[in-house]
Amino acid sequence: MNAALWIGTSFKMNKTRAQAVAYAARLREAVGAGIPGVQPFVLPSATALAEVTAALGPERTVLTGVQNAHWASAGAWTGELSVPQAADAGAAIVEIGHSERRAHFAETDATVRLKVEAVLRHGLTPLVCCGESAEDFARGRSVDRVLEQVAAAFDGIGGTGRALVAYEPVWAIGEHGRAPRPEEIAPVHRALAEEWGDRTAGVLYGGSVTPANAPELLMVPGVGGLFAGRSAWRVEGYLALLEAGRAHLAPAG
Ligand SMILES: O=C[C@H](O)COP(=O)(O)O
Repeated sequence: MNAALWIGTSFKMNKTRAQAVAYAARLREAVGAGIPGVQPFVLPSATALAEVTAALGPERTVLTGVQNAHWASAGAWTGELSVPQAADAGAAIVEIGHSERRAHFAETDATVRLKVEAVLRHGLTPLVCCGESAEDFARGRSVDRVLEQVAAAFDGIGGTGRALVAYEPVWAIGEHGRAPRPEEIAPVHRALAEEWGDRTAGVLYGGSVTPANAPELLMVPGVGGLFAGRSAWRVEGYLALLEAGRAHLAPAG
């Protein structure tokens, strides 16, 4: 999995199974054999994962995954989902540490680390989310805060080469977030590229990504892909992001 650009979406807590499968079927039809240099991925709700994976086809041109998983392989963890269970339902990617989970579900740097270790141990790809708060951004602490989070996530863990990092400033995410100007995310991406570029499979940007701003965000040095929520929940929006990736790699094509 040495894609030049990873471009994915999380459905968060949206879509019925039928809606998710319809999305996947349309995506498979549109993506066909794939886009050279671009690795698409979709993280549906766990209820739809197996059906979405099947609808995307055995070629696995579009990878699938989950938005969270527990660090234990099995056991008395009511309401949780293990990495082997996610893999059994088709997951190749496990998102870990999204700011919504850190804010609302007591996810910490310590639990993120446990989950990263478990995902790597089971041979899947962790997608480690990091990002500073609006307050840290205003105080000029973005780089320090993000490097702290990522260092904690990978602390003492070897073999991180298959892991992905998604830089998602909290102030840029969701309906109350605002899209960043490229120069606002450039220092963090520069720092992440220096520190983790050679030790991970890529560093993505996420937070108010749209087809309109995708080209300028992809131009930021160190950005190795995009991770989108709202703008990709309609399949045409996601296809537009994939097209932005294709155009970025082959501007004249
Ligand atoms: O998981 C995706 C990110 O939280 C971004 O969400 P958004 O594109 O709706 O701002």
